[in-house]
Amino acid sequence: MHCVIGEVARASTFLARALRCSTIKRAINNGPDSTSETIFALSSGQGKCGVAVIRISGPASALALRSLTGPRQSLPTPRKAMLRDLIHPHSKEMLDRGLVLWFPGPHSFTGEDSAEFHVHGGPAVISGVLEALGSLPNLRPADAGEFTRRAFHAGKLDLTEVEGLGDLIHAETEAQRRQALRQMAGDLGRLYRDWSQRLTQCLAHVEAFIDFSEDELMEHGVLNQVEECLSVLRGEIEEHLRDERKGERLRSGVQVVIAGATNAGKSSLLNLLCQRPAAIVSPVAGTTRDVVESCVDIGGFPVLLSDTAGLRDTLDSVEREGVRRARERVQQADLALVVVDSSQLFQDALHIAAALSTQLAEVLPAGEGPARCLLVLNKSDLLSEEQHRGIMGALRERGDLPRACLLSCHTNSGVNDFLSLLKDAVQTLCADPLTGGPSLTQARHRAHLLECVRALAQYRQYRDLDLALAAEGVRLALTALGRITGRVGAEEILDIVFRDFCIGK
Ligand SMILES: Nc1nc2c(ncn2[C@@H]2O[C@H](COP(=O)(O)OP(=O)(O)OP(=O)(O)O)[C@@H](O)[C@H]2O)c(=O)[nH]1
Ligand SMILES: [K+]
Ligand SMILES: [Mg+2]
Repeated sequence: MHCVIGEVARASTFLARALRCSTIKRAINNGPDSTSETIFALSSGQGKCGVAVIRISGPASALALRSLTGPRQSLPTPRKAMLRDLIHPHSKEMLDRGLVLWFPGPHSFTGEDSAEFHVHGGPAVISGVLEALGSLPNLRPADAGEFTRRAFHAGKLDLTEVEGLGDLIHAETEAQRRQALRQMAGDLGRLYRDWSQRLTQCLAHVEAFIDFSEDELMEHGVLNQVEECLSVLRGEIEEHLRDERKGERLRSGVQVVIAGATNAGKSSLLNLLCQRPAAIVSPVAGTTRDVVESCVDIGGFPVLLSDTAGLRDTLDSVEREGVRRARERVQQADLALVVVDSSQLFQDALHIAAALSTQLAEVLPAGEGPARCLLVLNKSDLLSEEQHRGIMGALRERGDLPRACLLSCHTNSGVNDFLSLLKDAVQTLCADPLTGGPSLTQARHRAHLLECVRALAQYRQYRDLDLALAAEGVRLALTALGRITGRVGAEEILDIVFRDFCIGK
């Protein structure tokens, strides 16, 4: 009995000490206490490769490095690659000969002591080194995104930079890479921090005014300055929000739908653009029913293409559902490619223009102008010379028709012109990552910015009635901005931000 009480007492002192320790650590790191553990992971891709990179971070990194390279070896010069034999710490068997790097904290990606092994990328080598690391005390495999999480807690990156890093890893096109790189380099974070600093200054002035104006220590002009500053700031935030979601679109891909009458050659166009037989092509009208999707890179911009069922009235219930889905897609899309079988058109320009307008009206939702679509006149290989001339005339004369091009999915004639037209259209729908201010890239940022604008409205609403309540509006606006960069309420947002991170990053 005595013994049990003794244990309980010991356990509780231990617990208290541990708690105290972790509270202190937490205060230092400004984040959860995960730093006592040392983590490791394969940071390069899975599967056979020339070189694989295995990363370690945490206080036991130096020990791990020594354990695998032999205790008699000194630690490598910081940040310099050194060739070493890698030996299993228990079996003493040689695992590989590779490069090791030592990054003592705080000058490392995570801010902690870290190390890297660059080994031959065979599965047995990789699993041998991982197993050897796992056999060491205080080392455990890293969770997805855990290295970056530690870098965030060490203040190496703000949340927008973390998101930029995540986007860079997922970037599939050139423009996406540029946008992600800019965000990772801190452009967006700097913009939001600048706004935060200006808001903080305004708040300080308002609070000083509340505290000291009765003692005649503050001039009334201070509030006018605050008013001016907040109104400029609000203008900048609203301008940033008024981006037609171009940055978000570049990040997640432009939605382009291929639509039109049956047998116009929609599926043929999809296959041509994605360079593979993604959809079934046949002379049978009503071949496509489901929406067929494919991701393509159009001149450096990401495009999610969807081929849809040909639009016609039909008694077939399955095809009718296909037509309903096609119309739904057209409504949701950023851009519609309206495909027309040009060989079915008349010969004279007037009739052609009228027929094209009818087909457009058939595809686009009522009231929708031609701005959001491109007209694709397919099967040019089947045209007579008169038809060809008539079509060109109709396109020249009718300025109200959307941008159009004549092509053949069979001979590929006209395809290059179509691609440059498509690239222009996609480019105008996306942010330009090379010029102008950094783009808004995430719905999460948009939500917090809207919150910020709403809170600033509270200032305007109450400034003449109750200055304390008005100041609360500025404080809320600051909180909303702080949530974007992770300065405020990071833990609840972190799990969402790190959801898409891979292990080893
Ligand atoms: N001559 C010629 N035939 C084409 C061209 N493009 C497509 N076709 C043919 O037109 C027919 C219909 O092509 P699809 O690509 O299946 O047409 P679709 O619009 O997807 O048809 P649905 O899915 O049934 O609405 C097929 O026999 C194609 O080979 C073209 O440029 N020239
Ligand atoms: K067809
Ligand atoms: Mg089809």
